[in-house]
Amino acid sequence: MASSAPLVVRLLASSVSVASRAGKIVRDVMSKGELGMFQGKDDYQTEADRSAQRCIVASLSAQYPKVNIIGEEDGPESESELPSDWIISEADKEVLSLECPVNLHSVKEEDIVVWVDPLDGTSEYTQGALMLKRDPWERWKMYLTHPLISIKWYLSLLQSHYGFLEHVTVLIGISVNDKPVAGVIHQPYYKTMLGGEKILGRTIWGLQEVGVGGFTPAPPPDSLIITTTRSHSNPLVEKALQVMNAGQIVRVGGAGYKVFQLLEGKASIYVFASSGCKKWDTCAPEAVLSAAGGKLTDILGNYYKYGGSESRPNKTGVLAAVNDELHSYAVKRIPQELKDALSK
Ligand SMILES: Nc1ncnc2c1ncn2[C@@H]1O[C@H](COP(=O)(O)O)[C@@H](O)[C@H]1OP(=O)(O)O
Ligand SMILES: [Mg+2]
Repeated sequence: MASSAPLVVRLLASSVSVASRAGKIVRDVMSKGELGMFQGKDDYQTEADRSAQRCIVASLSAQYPKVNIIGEEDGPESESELPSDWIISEADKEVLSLECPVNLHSVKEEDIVVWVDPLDGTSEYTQGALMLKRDPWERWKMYLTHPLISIKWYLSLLQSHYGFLEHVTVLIGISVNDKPVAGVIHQPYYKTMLGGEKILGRTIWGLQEVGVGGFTPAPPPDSLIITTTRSHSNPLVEKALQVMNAGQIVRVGGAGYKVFQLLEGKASIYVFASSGCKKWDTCAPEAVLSAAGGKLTDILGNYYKYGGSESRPNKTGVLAAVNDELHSYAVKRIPQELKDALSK
């Protein structure tokens, strides 16, 4: 890729292109019908997680060999050769033409850590798959053999399972000197119509001091709406939600998708008072959200550090908001005993 753009801008442009290819891999694995699930160190992983990560890591390290790339997947190294169309050397033209912030002009590859979550929202991906796997006759048989289930209820169940796939994202976060400065969130199952044709997938990027692209953020909702986990709740998570005094709580999967909720005006605060998220879950979301004027920290209001030697778990939870004012509102509402319980 011949471009004279500064390194961070080139790396962001490459990440936009590779995230979209990884998203296609995620969809292709689902269409084949065999997810190849196995238990990883912390959670379930699938063939889609592994393949998408191989595509991202191989593509970026071929072009930026000294950048430290840390991915979520910890499965056995695959012996099989990478398909040649998984190695992406293209770079997004719009991003390449961005003005690089002055403080990032002289960043070198050695200063950068890239955090990759090839498939954020694994629970939602596997639950979405469960429904898609049934052939239409199987689905109707399920309805017919359950006469107590109304058609309306069954259709809404079907809809909600399909809907889970929208929660899945591919995350590539770029950090410099511990701080997320740029990031990409790709949503493989987002649907748009273009000239009567269905287009799958959208990609949003953020760059410090420049802003976000690939999408136009919407203003926050008038009332206080909180977004939180739908698959990893516990009493501490629920306690933190209670104290927010919100008009509505929206439970969705994935850290990337929750940041979409914030940027689309569907929620204004993201609260997760638990330790399950890792650096690869929050690096890209933090970069994109802060480029849009928001803020992502732990539950105590402290920023996480994203250096290569930092521990992977975000032990003290996640608290994010569309602006500083709502962020400090949320930090103030978290009771000290909850902060203490998470800091232990
Ligand atoms: N207890 C947990 N165990 C494993 N992963 C978790 C846990 N809690 C959160 N995560 C990761 O953080 C993301 C956001 O959390 P949630 O969806 O619960 O809000 C999840 O999609 C999951 O990432 P992943 O799906 O990539 O494994
Ligand atoms: Mg994740």
